[in-house]
Amino acid sequence: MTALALCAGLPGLTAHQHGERLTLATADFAAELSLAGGQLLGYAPTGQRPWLYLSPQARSAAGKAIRGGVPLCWPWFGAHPDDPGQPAHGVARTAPWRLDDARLDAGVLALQLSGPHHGGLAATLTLELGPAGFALTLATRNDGTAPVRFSQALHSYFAVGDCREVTLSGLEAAGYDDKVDGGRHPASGAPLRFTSETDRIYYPAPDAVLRLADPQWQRVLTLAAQGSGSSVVWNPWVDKAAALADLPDDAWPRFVCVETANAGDDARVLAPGATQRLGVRVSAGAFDPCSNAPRPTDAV
Ligand SMILES: O=P(O)(O)OC[C@H]1O[C@H](O)[C@H](O)[C@@H](O)[C@@H]1O
Repeated sequence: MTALALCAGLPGLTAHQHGERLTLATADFAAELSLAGGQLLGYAPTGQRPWLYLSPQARSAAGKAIRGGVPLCWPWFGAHPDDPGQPAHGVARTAPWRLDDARLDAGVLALQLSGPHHGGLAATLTLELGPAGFALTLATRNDGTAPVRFSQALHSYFAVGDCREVTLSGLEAAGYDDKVDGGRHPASGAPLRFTSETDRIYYPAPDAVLRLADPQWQRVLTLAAQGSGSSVVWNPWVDKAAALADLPDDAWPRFVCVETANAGDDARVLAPGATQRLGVRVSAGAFDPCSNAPRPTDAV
């Protein structure tokens, strides 16, 4: 059955397909998904600002990564560990994915997708989209006979009012590798603010809960990780943004990437027959103007 046919039959769901892109909406939320890359491109509860940033200059051509939403970096994050001829961030974000199943239960749309096989590893993705947020789980199964080392990231572009005003908390106690200065840094003890080009792999305690507080849009996004011991935080700032052909020069303040990952020292070795699940669950709460941080009671 085609992706559209799987979705179109669900009562309460409106589904449209344009090429590789599926738009999906209920009375409670709207989302967009690209089968090229298995990539969630957009999500917002009805009446809310977008939760994910999608570049208006994103390329949708075959073999090109789409800048925005949640590209899947798999089965390596960043440069290939041994072969500089391989594409950055792996093969999943430019591979065709297939929608295998779609269900709408109690207002939550659950989608199952299968993706590429590479080097003995197979990728599947579970997406849950509901009125109060979304969750992604990327599962990697080792179908081969030898252990395989791999790394990965859910490269989430979160839409914000202005990245210079947001605060990311939950990484205060985590040391990090900084790709901008090339150094390894101890924990700062403070929430993260964006004041210049930022490209870091943080190593928080497993399954960290991060909070992205946005005073301009009066909202806090809560990102709860699963199967992760690293978080990549990226914003290209002025010069790098100008060098990216698929991003408007002035778009860098409108997003921050906070990527639930197994990256850097948190790369994993998967035994034959074993499965690793990397997930993030994203929900929203109201902004607290007094503390520039979420109130505990704001959890959805
Ligand atoms: O331009 P891309 O290949 O999509 O990569 C975008 C960014 O992804 C990650 O966040 C990396 O840490 C950055 O070093 C990289 O610049």
